[in-house]
Amino acid sequence: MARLHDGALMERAAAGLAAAVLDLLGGGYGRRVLLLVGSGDNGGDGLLAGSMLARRGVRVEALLLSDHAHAAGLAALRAAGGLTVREVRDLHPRPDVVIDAIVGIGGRPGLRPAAVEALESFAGVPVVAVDVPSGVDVDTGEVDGPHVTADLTVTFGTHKVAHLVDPAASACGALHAVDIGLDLPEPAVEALQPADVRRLLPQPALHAHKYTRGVVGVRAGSSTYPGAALLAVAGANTGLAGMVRYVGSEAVASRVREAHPEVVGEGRVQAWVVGPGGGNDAAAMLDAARADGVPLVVDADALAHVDGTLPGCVLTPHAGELAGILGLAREEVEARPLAHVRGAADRFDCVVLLKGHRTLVAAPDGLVRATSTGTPWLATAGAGDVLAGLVGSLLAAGLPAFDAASLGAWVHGAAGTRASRGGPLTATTLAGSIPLLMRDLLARQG
Ligand SMILES: NC(=O)C1=CN([C@@H]2O[C@H](COP(=O)(O)OP(=O)(O)OC[C@H]3O[C@@H](n4cnc5c(N)ncnc54)[C@H](OP(=O)(O)O)[C@@H]3O)[C@@H](O)[C@H]2O)[C@@H](O)CC1
Ligand SMILES: Nc1ncnc2c1ncn2[C@@H]1O[C@H](COP(=O)(O)OP(=O)(O)O)[C@@H](O)[C@H]1O
Ligand SMILES: [K+]
Repeated sequence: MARLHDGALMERAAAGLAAAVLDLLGGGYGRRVLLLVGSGDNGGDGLLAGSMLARRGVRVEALLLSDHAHAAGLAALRAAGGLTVREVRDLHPRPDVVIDAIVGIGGRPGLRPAAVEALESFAGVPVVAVDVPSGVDVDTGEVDGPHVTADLTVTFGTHKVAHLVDPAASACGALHAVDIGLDLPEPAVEALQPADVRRLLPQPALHAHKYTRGVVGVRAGSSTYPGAALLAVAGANTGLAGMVRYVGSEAVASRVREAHPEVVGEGRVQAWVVGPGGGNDAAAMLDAARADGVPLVVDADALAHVDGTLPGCVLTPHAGELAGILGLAREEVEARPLAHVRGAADRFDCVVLLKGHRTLVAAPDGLVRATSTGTPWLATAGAGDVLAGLVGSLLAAGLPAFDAASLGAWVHGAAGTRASRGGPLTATTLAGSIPLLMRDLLARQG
């Protein structure tokens, strides 16, 4: 920010915000916009955008929630014909859009009573949040007390942690980022984009053979849960590694071979997937896989048997499983997923992939990737088994654990969205759509 005059940045931010609001309204003239304005620069963005909207024929009213408001923004709005009031009762009752310019990155979590009252008065009106939904904790994605739930969040310069990490991310609605020309430092949390995925995706070299592409082994399933073996193998057997081995009871192994004739038995592997549907055998599966000294994906029933550290490996718990490992309640993990996934990566000295609506992948050094793909239709039995197999195949193909886990989560989510097309999904169709998704992605390579 030091390189550019403050006013220039705010001008760009406000112009981007005003354009997004005009888009949402489908025009300017005759529309009504209500600004909820706090005391800082976030309020300034709102006021300045309000002045731009007013000049396009929008009727703009600003509710000033603090004794002091951004002076230049206030002057601009008034000069453009916008109205300012201090009480909800003085406002027009039916705006087309509410703009939340209460607080941005400088705010403390929670909302003051006047803001809560104003938001309640206009419940049901679409809300556009300026930079972040006010009230969430911007740097952790945590929520403590009342906060805005937006339909659209227009953010400036870069995404913030609260845009990527739940529970705050779920309060953002659709996200629109406006480039205001900031020179940015390395991020603490990143989200892979399609170009990153294309770059990371392992592709066969010209003279590849199956062993140079990597062999992934799966130790999963039991007489109680044979299906988990089939689904973990389906996730591993999408063509990303050169070969898949399955090791388990003959009863399960014969069903795996029937469903996946390419799959072979015991032998050397470059990575193991351990645990899905393992039941009482999970501890022995984990011991056997560990003895090989190759990277592991530790999932489901095997997670309860993890002790010590597992450098180079990936743990794939959902919130309940992570809570179990850390001795917490599931709600505690769900309220602070970023803190807990980082804590677990540090404690086990390995990559931890915390599954959920916004899957998070943490490395022991604290770097985190948040997954922006996926659909709630993925909340279906066996989807996690497919993910474990997929991440295992990426490990076997030679990717470092952090890349394998975050790439796997991205591809898994995108394949889920592709296969779902807005409707229900089973884990079997999900696995089948993974190669198709990758083909689409590589075809766009240009
Ligand atoms: N950085 C950039 O590159 C750019 C930043 N820009 C914009 O600036 C924004 C940051 O502005 P900022 O720093 O002035 O802080 P901001 O979020 O407006 O709030 C701080 C004030 O709010 C108050 N307050 C605190 N907690 C509260 C609560 N819970 N509920 C109610 N009030 C609360 C507290 O004052 P108090 O009322 O306590 O006196 C405090 O001083 C940023 O998000 C973006 O929109 C763009 O214009 C251009 C480029
Ligand atoms: N609401 C949701 N939105 C997006 N993805 C979800 C949601 N719920 C679950 N998922 C994804 O679906 C998968 C479910 O895995 P898991 O909980 O292990 O189920 P299972 O053990 O039945 O396979 C995970 O990859 C998770 O990220
Ligand atoms: K805001």
